[in-house]
Amino acid sequence: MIVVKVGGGAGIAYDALCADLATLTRAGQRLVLVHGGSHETNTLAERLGHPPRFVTSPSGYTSRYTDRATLELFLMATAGKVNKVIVERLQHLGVNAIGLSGLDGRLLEGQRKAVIRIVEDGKQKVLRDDWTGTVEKVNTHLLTLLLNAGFLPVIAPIAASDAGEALNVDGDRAAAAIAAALGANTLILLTNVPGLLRAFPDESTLVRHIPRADIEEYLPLAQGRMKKKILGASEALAQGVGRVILGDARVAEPITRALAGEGTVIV
Ligand SMILES: Nc1ncnc2c1ncn2[C@@H]1O[C@H](COP(=O)(O)OP(=O)(O)OP(=O)(O)O)[C@@H](O)[C@H]1O
Repeated sequence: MIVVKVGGGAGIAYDALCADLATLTRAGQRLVLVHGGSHETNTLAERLGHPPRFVTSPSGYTSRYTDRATLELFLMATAGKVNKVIVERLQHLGVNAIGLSGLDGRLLEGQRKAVIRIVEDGKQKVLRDDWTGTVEKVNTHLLTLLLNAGFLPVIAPIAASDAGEALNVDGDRAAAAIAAALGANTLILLTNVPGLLRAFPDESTLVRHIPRADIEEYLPLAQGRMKKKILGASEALAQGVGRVILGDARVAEPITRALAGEGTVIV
């Protein structure tokens, strides 16, 4: 079992990704795809006059401040356009993909953080009306049902809270939770960079290999959203996933390349 997460940043080669998924599926590989939608969400939010706001937590993690209007934009862009366009591409290639958000059938369950602490201009602040959360449970029964019936699940990173509310959750950490719950041997996190860069944005400084015991040492290299990927990787490994590969989603055969060791391999 391989769980692939593809980012939703600019420059992702979705056609190449879907072609690779089709080849691997035909070869009998069981796969789950999780995707992001940050670029589409930003574009839609700007167009509809509700520009995105990114906030940094006291521990240095950056995330999208998700008020109710932003949550609805995130649903439209991520569970709507991005999810359905990927499913369309896969269906066009003859793969029976099924697009779901984690809200559907309570596929992903999470805890809402209605109040978040942020650091802005050097000061700690509290923000309310936040619709984000962290995945705490994966409905493996539903996923296994779909996989056994021959579907390729394509999952948007939205979870259901205890109260049945939609929550914006981090796609990398959601993919890590899914990989761990399904007992996947490999988690591949594809994004618009070749992997973890020692000196971002210089792509010649790619870190090729990280032993799991040393992962903490590499965290300071990652800025912004890359930090969440390293966190997701360490969560997946701690819960039994065999290896995590951070790979490039801008190239042909992105999954096959990652499986061949291109990118940052964390074992
Ligand atoms: N040391 C680093 N090495 C590589 N990328 C880095 C590093 N530090 C920061 N980054 C940034 O992290 C980004 C990847 O995270 P980002 O959230 O943008 O993408 P994603 O996860 O693919 O998208 P989404 O949030 O939609 O799922 C890169 O585009 C890069 O700008």
